[in-house]
Amino acid sequence: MGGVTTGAWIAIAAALAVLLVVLVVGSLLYRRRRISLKAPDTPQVTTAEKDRSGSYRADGGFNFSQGSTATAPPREVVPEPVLPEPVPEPTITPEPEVVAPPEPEKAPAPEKAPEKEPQKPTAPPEPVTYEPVVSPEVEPEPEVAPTPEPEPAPAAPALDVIAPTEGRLDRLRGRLSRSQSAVGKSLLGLLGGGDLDEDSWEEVEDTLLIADLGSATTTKIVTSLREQMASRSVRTEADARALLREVLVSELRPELDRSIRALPHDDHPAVLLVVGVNGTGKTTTTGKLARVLVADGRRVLLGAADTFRAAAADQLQTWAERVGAEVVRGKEAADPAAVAFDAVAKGIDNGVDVVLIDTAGRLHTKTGLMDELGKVKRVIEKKASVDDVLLVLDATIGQNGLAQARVFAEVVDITGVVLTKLDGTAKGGIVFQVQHELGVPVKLVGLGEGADDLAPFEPGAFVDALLG
Ligand SMILES: Nc1nc2c(ncn2[C@@H]2O[C@H](COP(=O)(O)OP(=O)(O)OP(=O)(O)O)[C@@H](O)[C@H]2O)c(=O)[nH]1
Repeated sequence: MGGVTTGAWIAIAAALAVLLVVLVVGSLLYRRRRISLKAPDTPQVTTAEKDRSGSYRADGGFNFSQGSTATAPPREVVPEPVLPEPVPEPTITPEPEVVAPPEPEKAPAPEKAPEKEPQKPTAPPEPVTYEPVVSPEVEPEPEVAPTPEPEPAPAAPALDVIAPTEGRLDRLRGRLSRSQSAVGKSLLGLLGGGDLDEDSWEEVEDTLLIADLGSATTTKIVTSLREQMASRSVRTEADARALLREVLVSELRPELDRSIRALPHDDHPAVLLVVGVNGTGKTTTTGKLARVLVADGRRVLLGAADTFRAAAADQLQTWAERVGAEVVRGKEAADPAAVAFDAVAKGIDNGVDVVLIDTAGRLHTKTGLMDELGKVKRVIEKKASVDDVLLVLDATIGQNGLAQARVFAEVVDITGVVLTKLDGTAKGGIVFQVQHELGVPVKLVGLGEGADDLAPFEPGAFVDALLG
């Protein structure tokens, strides 16, 4: 009996040992699985946070750069008053009102639109901090007491989906079809036949002039084409296309810097002034540009310094609300310089990346314009340097547009041109003339009334669109 009992005990001990081993191994495996499940949750740094310095190129065309630091603003020495509404200059009577954005939780932007600010509390004027806040997707720890309901966000209007910023000029090339028939098809038809007689050369010249290339550019292009045709054999339409492309692209000076100087500086936002005669598409262009910047993860503030027409500020506010940008606007007929000043000040306080100022362009008298624009620029520069001055020109008004451009160029240092309404004209050649006359690159082109019908200007893609 005693022997049997010992055997039984040994068997029981062995069984217990096996059970223990199974429990230990099982527990280890279970813990390993838990750890591996949690692992992917950890990284939480958004690309937007990493993307705050250095120059970058938005995918496929819109090219942004930082304005020269050589013209860095004289930092204001006046201590910041604690008063709610700082008055920039005694002569100015501003009362600008800041319209808070409908909470920029970024549009479900295409591709890489980063969420720069996850959720802002309702208290408005707090500057945004970029601390890696635990996002709502992170698994809550079971032991932690349930946190109070996140306060319901104010009913924000739905934000727009912004069309991809890449390949815009290619996608919108069909909009140049009127110029394509007038310039591209005619020229290819004439040159494709090989040797040209004098009448045909005259026709080439007329085609270029009618398409608004201007006499100086036309003469240069015709001379260059004649030389090239004489020195190399052009027999087919393909040969003619290659030659034309080469000559036209080179005339558009592809080496010019067409980047939009919209990258922020270390301690203040980039500031862009949008100028031009009313009706050319200034406000629309400012709104379209804001969308491009928002799509690329920038925080944008729009300043409605076109206080001449009340509807212009409403229009700009609507553009801003559609993409969650901030707006600073003044009362009707407020001093544009005061509104511009306040917009830049607010942009600095709120830590935005770019401030875009839409100005009024009443071309009543040159002195009036000079006074107004000069003052806007001067007053802004008490706070920050102006990085880019974009002149908006309506491509459909040809020579009149050039006359306007000359006046603006005398009044303010233009650093880039936006040619709007190129979709509505057969005279796409105005691009050549504007650059030639002003010596300033065309940086952007407007190709329709749609919110995303703005494209970066690229000489090669533009000429390809003209030649079809
Ligand atoms: N077809 C076409 N229309 C455009 C383009 N850009 C602007 N527009 C239209 O031009 C008109 C005038 O545009 P606005 O942006 O109001 O012009 P503005 O220069 O700001 O003029 P004010 O608002 O009076 O200061 C609007 O109907 C726009 O939709 C473009 O590239 N193509």
